[in-house]
Amino acid sequence: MTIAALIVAAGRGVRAGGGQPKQWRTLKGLRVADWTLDAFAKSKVDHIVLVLSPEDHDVRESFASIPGLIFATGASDRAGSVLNGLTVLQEYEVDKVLIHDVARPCVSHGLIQQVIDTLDSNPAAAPALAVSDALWIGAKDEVTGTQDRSGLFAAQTPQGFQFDAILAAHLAHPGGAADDVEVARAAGLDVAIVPGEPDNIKITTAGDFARAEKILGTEMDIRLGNGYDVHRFGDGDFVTLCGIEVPHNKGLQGHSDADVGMHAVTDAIYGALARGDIGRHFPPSDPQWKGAASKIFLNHAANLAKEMGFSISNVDCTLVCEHPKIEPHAEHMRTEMAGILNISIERVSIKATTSERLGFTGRSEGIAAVATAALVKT
Ligand SMILES: Nc1ccn([C@@H]2O[C@H](COP(=O)(O)OP(=O)(O)OP(=O)(O)O)[C@@H](O)[C@H]2O)c(=O)n1
Ligand SMILES: C[C@](O)(CO)[C@H](O)COP(=O)(O)O
Repeated sequence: MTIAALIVAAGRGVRAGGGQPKQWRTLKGLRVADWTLDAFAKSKVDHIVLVLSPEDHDVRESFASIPGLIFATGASDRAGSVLNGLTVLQEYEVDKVLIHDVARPCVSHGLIQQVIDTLDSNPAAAPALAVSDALWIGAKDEVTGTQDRSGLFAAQTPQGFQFDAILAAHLAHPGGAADDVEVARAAGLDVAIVPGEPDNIKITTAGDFARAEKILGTEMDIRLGNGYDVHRFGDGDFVTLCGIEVPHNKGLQGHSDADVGMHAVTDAIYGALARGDIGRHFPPSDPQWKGAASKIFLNHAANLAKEMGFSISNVDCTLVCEHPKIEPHAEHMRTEMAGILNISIERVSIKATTSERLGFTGRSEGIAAVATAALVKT
């Protein structure tokens, strides 16, 4: 199943004003077009085609960061721009295509996916909001009539279609359609309505920029991850837990320093980032990590979070053992972990429990640790 997104961006944005087409104006530091493309680049689409006006060809190179982005040349109206994009996509063996206005930068991943999923059992699917306000007919600043709102919907994009069907529909259409649903219906295709989203606004007039900034500004991207680790006891006279050497009548065995708490927190961060686990980044088969200080691993996970644009909001780790007692060392552990993670100690929790003498921890055969990490996109 090959899915493509077709983003029409060849309009001139006359109603929005501002001296340049609205898709090249900035919203919270990024161009409108960048927000829109980013939403699709992070979704499950295989190809993205961006339809540009011949006047805007010089902006192509500013999209170098989106690998494989395909370009098409726009036409004098929206339908013509869509047809040009579909024509370029013909050589990519596309099954489903989502056609979207570049001027809708607040589109959510959830909505994109819902349109894709609805296409599994429908030839066409598009989002819309049922009209909730009363409708009037007016002329010269005066109400001249009223319109029953029942059964009326305000159309949004992305509008999704089986590729061959919408291409044929556009080729057969005489022109002048407001959107691709109109083209599809003219060709006899049934169109399923997907619940639209109030935040999926189209920037049309000058005031819409402030609305879009507000919507994009309130979007929070929070990731949670969990980690779990176990190390068995062996000979020794201390254990390393959350970066602190705690005197004990046994040691912990492991390829590295066997810091079970730090490993669980490290894995929780990798988990929140969906970037595997410690074993993937530091394979136990690699001799260079023999006896390594686990702060190397935690530091790597924290740096990866930063590179991916996340800050660590908090971590919480529970050590499970009968002995040694953790409480007397917990503050020292929190300070050490906070230092490695470069966050405030208030965001680091280290606690402990016994397992009521049950199981391997209860028999003092080893120590287990569980951890949670919360990351926030900055
Ligand atoms: N010849 C055209 C006209 C419109 N569009 C695209 O169709 C979408 C919806 O159109 P609209 O909001 O009307 O954009 P503009 O045509 O740019 O705005 P205006 O009518 O105010 O000039 C926009 O993403 C726009 O870039 C296009 O690709 N080619
Ligand atoms: C396709 C569309 O976004 C559906 O709401 C809309 O019709 C396109 O914009 P326009 O303002 O009608 O040109």
